[in-house]
Amino acid sequence: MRYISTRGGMPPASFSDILLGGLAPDGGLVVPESYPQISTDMLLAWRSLSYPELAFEIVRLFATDIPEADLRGIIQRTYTADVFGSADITPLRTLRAGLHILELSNGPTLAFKDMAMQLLGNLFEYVLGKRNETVNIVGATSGDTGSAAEYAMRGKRGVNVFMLSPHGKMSAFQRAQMYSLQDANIFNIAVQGMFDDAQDMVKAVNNDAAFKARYKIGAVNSINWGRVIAQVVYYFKGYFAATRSNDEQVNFVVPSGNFGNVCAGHIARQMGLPIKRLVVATNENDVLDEFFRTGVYRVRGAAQPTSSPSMDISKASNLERFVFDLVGRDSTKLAALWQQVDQQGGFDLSATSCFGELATTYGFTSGRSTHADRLATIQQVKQQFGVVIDPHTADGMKLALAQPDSAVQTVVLETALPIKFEDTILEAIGERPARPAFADGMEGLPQRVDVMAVDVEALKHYIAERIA
Ligand SMILES: Cc1ncc(COP(=O)(O)O)c(C=O)c1O
Ligand SMILES: N[C@@H](CCOP(=O)(O)O)C(=O)O
Repeated sequence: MRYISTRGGMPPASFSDILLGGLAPDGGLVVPESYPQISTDMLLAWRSLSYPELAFEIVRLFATDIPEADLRGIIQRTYTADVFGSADITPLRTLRAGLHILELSNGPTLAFKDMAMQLLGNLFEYVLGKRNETVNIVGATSGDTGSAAEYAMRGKRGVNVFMLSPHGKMSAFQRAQMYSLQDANIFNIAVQGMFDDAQDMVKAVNNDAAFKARYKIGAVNSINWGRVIAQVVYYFKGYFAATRSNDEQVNFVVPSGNFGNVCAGHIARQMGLPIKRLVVATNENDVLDEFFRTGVYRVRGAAQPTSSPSMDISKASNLERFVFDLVGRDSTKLAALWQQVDQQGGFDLSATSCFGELATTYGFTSGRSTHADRLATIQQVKQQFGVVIDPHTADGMKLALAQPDSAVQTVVLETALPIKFEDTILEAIGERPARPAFADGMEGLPQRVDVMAVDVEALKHYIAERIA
């Protein structure tokens, strides 16, 4: 399997070559030349596999230059009951007939990001070791990617992590998870802006080819293709858990911000997984909902702070990967659209055939939630099913509860545990969510973080100084 850029300006490269990097050299995102196709026989055989076995079968289709025995070992080491709390790794919780939650947040940092980041940490270590190289990861987080990356990379030889987060916008738990880490290879930078500003700074560093090469800059955001394929796996696992036969279809409802999670669902569907609908759930920052309803992609000036803060994103990075497929994998068309994003703040596909294909060919629908919806959904799910869900999962659940199609199993992806957003849970149901023992007193620990303006040169200077 070889990899190209959505914008057409990268010679085909191997998986190991693109694994450590972020953006393609032309500013596009890395995608495979084609998606592997899963036959009915393969789907049948995969139904009974354990999570690590299934992950191996899927990842090996993409990581074709890693010897299979090595890849199997890496994956077996990654997806263990010790790290993810049960041998199931992603248990399916049934709320009522036809409605389920896929638990993705039982890893070390209590959010779905661990599902991919734990694998990425082990893959990085393997590839760096083979090549005798080092990497300096520069990432942006709205709250969960950062801690998942730092927990996956802390103490790893040859890896430094520079993680940008929006100053004062994350929950107290999220801040404590990241900023209380004292490892010498972890650098937390609180940017005086929103997540989009931080992501733009990361992309600007990636677009400076000389700086990137000199300081061996790598990525862990979902601009990194390795992140996305690791997320494809749980769509297959969730499908098998929610159905009895491969003749059935499933709807996945996915709380969305940067479009990484649901992009993995799109890829699973393109590979042949029988997904009927992919439901994109946003909060008040509803750029993606607007796109799927109207065909207009309109980046807002600044994302609005909400009570599902990890989805406070106005420029959905991975949408570029999906739109590449939508325009027939035509990199000239794609590059022109993203030039419009840069120059005019968006594009309009409403009058093109692509608009109809969003729902028909690609199965997408969407919806949005407000703070009041979020509180009401958390209350309703607690009252009806005795389950406390986090505010992001609630944004998805609101749409799932309104789904008319009861013949098709609906699976809501749980993206974080409620303890990460204690204040909102308290506001919704008047009680504090369960807190794991390891997190007792975490918010009181000393924190290590540097505050920075939205200034790319200051970031480059900061990185260069720390590496030297
Ligand atoms: C808890 C939580 N829910 C949902 C999302 C949105 O996922 P994505 O950015 O992959 O669309 C994120 C961040 O990415 C998150 O941290
Ligand atoms: N919600 C994310 C934002 C970054 O998304 P990513 O999937 O591109 O890493 C976060 O919690 O940081």
